[in-house]
Amino acid sequence: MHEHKKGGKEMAATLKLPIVDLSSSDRISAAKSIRQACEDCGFFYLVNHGVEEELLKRVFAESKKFFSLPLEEKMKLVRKEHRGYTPFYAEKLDPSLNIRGDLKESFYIGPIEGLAQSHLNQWPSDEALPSWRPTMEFYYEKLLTAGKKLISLIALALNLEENFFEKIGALDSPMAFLRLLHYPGGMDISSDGTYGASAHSDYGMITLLATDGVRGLQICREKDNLPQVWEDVHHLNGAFIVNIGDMTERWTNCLFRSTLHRVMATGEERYSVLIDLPPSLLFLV
Ligand SMILES: O=C(O)CCC(=O)C(=O)O
Ligand SMILES: [Fe+2]
Repeated sequence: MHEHKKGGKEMAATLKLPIVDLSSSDRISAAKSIRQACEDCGFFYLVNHGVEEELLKRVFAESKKFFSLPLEEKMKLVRKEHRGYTPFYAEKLDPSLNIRGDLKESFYIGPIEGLAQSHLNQWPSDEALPSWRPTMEFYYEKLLTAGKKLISLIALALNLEENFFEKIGALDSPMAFLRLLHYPGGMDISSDGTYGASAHSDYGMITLLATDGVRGLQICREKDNLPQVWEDVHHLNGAFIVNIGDMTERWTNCLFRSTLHRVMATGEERYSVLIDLPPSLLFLV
């Protein structure tokens, strides 16, 4: 670990997260490393997840195309029913902060088929962005498949049968949301305390995150220790960054940790794409 100064005000140490191989034939040892990671800090890297790099590249390219549209075009798809476009500063993940809002703009895509009201999704027009919708739908399905596979390893890590979550119906029509994020660059972020995304934990079972490699993500392992210590989570080529959400923390009585994290506003432009996997709506009601 090493320490360095950021923006003159933030100290961050660099973190080495465990790497979990989703295609490993040794599922027991993969489950063991998940258990260790989830008890320790709730974050790990996932490799051999079955999502080709070429697809990820296309997703980032399409995301960039959308966010480059004029604001009035993007506002035509402004978020309704948790789906669509959210402009810069419209969200504040840490409501205790006395600032205008988080820097990022985002686009949310809800379930694309099944019982979960796929018709509520909003899409850019075919004329403007012809390959946008098929690319995102394909990516959504791929991530869901990887996410479900990972959840079976999480079951093993909890000494449950690997199809435990399937059996109880937690994965039927999951209300998974794909979120495309864009953090603008070139802003003067030195003085006003703005974050790319302010401190929060995720609400679902797990989150799978891909970034374009630009730094910014940090986690705080012990949120109640003051002053809070923030550690940088680095990009690892070809890996997803996975983190445990509040639901899993609750279900495991805090054995697995849903860790506070944030994205710093570094002045560098940054894109990320993530999927939140909560359990099925049917399961929750
Ligand atoms: O963009 C990132 O790296 C993470 C964003 C995040 O944590 C979130 O939106 O929940
Ligand atoms: Fe998050």
